[in-house]
Amino acid sequence: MTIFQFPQDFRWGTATASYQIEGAAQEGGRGVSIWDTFARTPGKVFNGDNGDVACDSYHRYEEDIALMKKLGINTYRFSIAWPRIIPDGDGEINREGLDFYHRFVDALLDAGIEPFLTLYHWDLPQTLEDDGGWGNRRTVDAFVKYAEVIFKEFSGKINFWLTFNEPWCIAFLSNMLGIHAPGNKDVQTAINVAHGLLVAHGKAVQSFRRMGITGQIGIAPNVCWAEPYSKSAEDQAACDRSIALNTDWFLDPIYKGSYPQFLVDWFAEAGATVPIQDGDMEIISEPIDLLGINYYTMGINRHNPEAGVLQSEEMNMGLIKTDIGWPVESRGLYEFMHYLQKYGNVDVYITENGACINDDLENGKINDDRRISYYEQHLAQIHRIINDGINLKGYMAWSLMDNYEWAEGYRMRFGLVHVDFRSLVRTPKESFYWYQNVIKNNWLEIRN
Ligand SMILES: N=NNCCOCCOc1ccc(-c2cn(C[C@@H]3NC[C@@H](O)[C@H]3O)nn2)cc1
Repeated sequence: MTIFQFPQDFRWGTATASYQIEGAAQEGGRGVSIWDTFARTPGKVFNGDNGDVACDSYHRYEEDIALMKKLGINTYRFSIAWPRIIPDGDGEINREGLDFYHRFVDALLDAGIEPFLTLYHWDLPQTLEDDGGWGNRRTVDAFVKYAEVIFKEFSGKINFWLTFNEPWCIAFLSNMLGIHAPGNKDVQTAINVAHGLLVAHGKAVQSFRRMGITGQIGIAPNVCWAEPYSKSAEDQAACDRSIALNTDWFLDPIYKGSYPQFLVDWFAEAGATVPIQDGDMEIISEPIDLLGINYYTMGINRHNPEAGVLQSEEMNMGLIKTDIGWPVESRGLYEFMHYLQKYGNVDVYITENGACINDDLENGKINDDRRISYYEQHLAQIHRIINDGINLKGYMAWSLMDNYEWAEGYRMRFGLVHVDFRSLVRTPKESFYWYQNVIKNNWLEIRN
């Protein structure tokens, strides 16, 4: 048996997002989001699943918080649904929406749980998408208005703020690959979206500073760590492009005030350019306080001219996979965190990490050993990372409970808590009790 002790002030949490858990999609004055639209578009989401009900956390949040208390977490990452706050995107403020989140945040604080807020977790008001989405500066300005409303309302209650969740997914998964909402398949559109959200991020951070809001603010990129299939320079370059599009494309503008030139040149070859306006890069590079990092898996990639605009093909190496098909390889998290040091030893929180394991109830229990094994491997890497002197300050498991996994609908389950989507009954899985023990001890026991 090996024991890994974590720092006394290490934050232990779980993460969710508004569209994935809330339901009540037509209640409380909420407006339509791009995910309401996308989910109703035939062929886009497995089984045509949508977030109309989801986990019904809009009505059941007190039960959810009771589960968080039982789990023993001290931090809970969630997102606010913009369409509940300003239903048409940039018009009237919906007081009912603000009141809901005040009730929720107050209940978290009463439970001794630190709120860790994501302002934008993919549920853009449809009216703004109809007018060009993130590529239109109207949406940028609308986001700043929305952010300033939330800053003003929750300053003093919330001390950890993220502007955007997984900008690569918002821009490229959703507008180049078309796999997520709104489903565009155009490289230039994706680059316009990426730039728009970066300008919106920078303007929101400037507002945060100007308004004197409490706490720390940052952004949460997702990681796509990749290592070369062969020792060829071509395969390494293919990995560099994959890694950089998820990370450097967003963090270079924020930390360096410029895009990674090798990728700008790569896209120029494909006929796509970044629509930079005067002053944009100064806005985007407004200093931030922290980074959220979302890690699930890594790839072994090779150069393949037929493999999309990046010409980077992920190879099937026969590794153990989770039920969503992602290889289980925790080593990539360690390698990535050292790669991230090029931006300095910035404060980092793992804001998402978890496994899709679709085990179901057996005699009233869910024996999700594979999820426990995944968490053991990744928390052991977290311990290595901290021991190397990297400022990794906390860890939020994705997810508290099974929820709407976007284009996969409800068939893919990431939760520590099982949700029966017919009855909405929550049942803690064996991994819930395993994580509860890690948090209680503040150490990890690895079975040798
Ligand atoms: N990266 N390169 N991919 C190359 C092409 O891949 C094709 C498929 O792409 C992807 C990539 C990434 C994801 C994904 C999902 N989650 C889980 C959510 N995270 C935020 C939270 O809401 C969770 O539900 N994180 N990432 C899905 C599909």
